[in-house]
Order: sequence, then C-alpha cells, then structure tokens
Amino acid sequence: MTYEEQPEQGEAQPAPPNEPALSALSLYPQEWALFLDIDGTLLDLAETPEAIVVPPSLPFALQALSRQLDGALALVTGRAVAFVDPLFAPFHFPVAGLHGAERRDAAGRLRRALIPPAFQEMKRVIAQEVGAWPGVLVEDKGAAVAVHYRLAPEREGDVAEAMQRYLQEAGPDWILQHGKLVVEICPAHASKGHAVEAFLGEPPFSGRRPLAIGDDVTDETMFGVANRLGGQSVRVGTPSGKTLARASIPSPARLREILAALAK
Ligand SMILES: O=P(O)(O)OC[C@H]1O[C@H](O[C@H]2O[C@H](CO)[C@@H](O)[C@H](O)[C@H]2O)[C@H](O)[C@@H](O)[C@@H]1O
Ligand SMILES: [Mg+2]
Repeated sequence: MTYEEQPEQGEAQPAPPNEPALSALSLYPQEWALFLDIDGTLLDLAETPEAIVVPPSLPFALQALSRQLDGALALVTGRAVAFVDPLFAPFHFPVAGLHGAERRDAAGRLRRALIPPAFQEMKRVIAQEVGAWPGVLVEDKGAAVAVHYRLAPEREGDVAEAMQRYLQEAGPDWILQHGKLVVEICPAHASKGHAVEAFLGEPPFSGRRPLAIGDDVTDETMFGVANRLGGQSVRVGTPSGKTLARASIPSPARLREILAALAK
C-alpha cells in the first residue's frame, strides 16, 4: 500500500487526483474504517435539499462494503440523523449528523443535540424573515438551521448578513457553517473531525485507519483527523480553495462507481 507523502501535517494543498487511494479498502479491509459524507460526495448535488436522488443500488453497495469492513463504515453529514435512514433504507448505518453535533454509533445508541427554546424561536423568526425572500429556502434541521440560496444566488450577501446577525443573537454556543450555496447555524461544540475521532474510539472502528471522503469545507476537519491518524483523505470534485485532502475523485458518480466495484 503506497500513498504519496504530504509535505507537512495540516498544511493545505490542492489534492492530486488519486483514485487508487481507495483500493486499500479491498486489499486490507481489516485495517480500514470508511467515513463518507453524503451531499456532493455520495450523492449529486440537487437544486433543493429535498430533490436529491439516491441511486437504488447505492445502499446495497454501502451495505456490502460495510460487511467487508466488519461494520466500520459510517456516514458523516450535515444532514440530521433522522433524515439519513430513509435515504439508505433498508439499512441503518452508523451516522454523525449536523456536522457532528449528533451521532448514532454502531450499537445504535443516539446522542442528540439539545434544542434550546430560544433557538427554536430563532428558527421561527429566520423562516419568517429570510424564508420570505424568493428562491431562498430555510431548512429546519432540529439543532441546526440552514439557509439555502442556490435558487437565488444574488441573495448571497443578504443571507450572509442575516445569518451573521442571527448568530450574534444565538450566542457563543453556536457557529456559522458556510457550505455550497448555504449558510448554517450549528452547535459550536461539534465538528465532523470530532465525530470521526469518537467513532474511532469504539468498536468496530477502533484500531483501524480512517479513510475520510468528502466534498466541502465542513469535511476538512475529518480530513485533518484522518491524516493525523495515519489514514487517507479524499476530496470529491474540484475544490474551490485549498484542501487538506491528499487525493481527489472527480465526481460523486465516479465515487459511486468505485464503491460499487469495491463492494463486489
Ligand atoms: O455534509 P453533507 O452530507 O455534504 O451535507 C451538507 C449540506 O447538504 C445539503 O445541502 C447541499 O445539498 C443540497 C442538495 O444537493 C443543495 O441543494 C444545497 O445547495 C447544498 O448546500 C443539506 O441540505 C444541508 O443540510 C447539509 O448541511
Ligand atoms: Mg458534502
């Protein structure tokens, strides 16, 4: 198993194309744990959060791969955990949701994030104010709220300004998370990197090398953890900025092809 060495731990570089990065999974399945982002990684991006399409064969490929890895496969997403299971039915994979703020481990134990009453009220006000702008969508995710402007890109500045204002109101327990044509307010204590570390502290993930695959800035924390722990990091698509990922795959469609081949 050979990988290109990186110059410095933590130093962001453009990721070189390196699809063979995934072949280690089939060569040494007992050594690896796989952490997969959903939107823009496993699934093509869609115009709205609800419009995503899950190819029918994908859940079965993931299940076969999970079995090869003795269950050491987890989904690590900005979506809420409750949203994820129906996507990958009939399977229930270990999953970290809301960028790591909630997590269901391999034993099925779910750690939820609290939704304080003040945050509940703030989501209502955001939906009322920002949700009234044509083309702007407010996604209530429980302990996080996302405002999407994919259908109204000219509203980027307005959305950023409004969410910054709401963040001030929410206080220090919350952070802004920028994504692909979306700005979110999420719990500050969590990150995808922390979620990957938490999985790696438990069976069947413990003792394995993490392979993290994602497409967006929120995935950079799990790339950093994977690199630090002797694993591998893969960014899907062409990153707009620099990335900690050590390899890249051109598209979700290509990743699905590779995963399907590995699952056989
Ligand atoms: O961490 P991920 O699994 O990648 O989730 C990140 C966010 O994905 C979703 O928004 C993005 O995908 C939508 C559907 O393709 C797209 O319409 C939107 O523009 C993207 O930002 C999801 O709606 C968010 O809740 C996730 O945090
Ligand atoms: Mg993504």
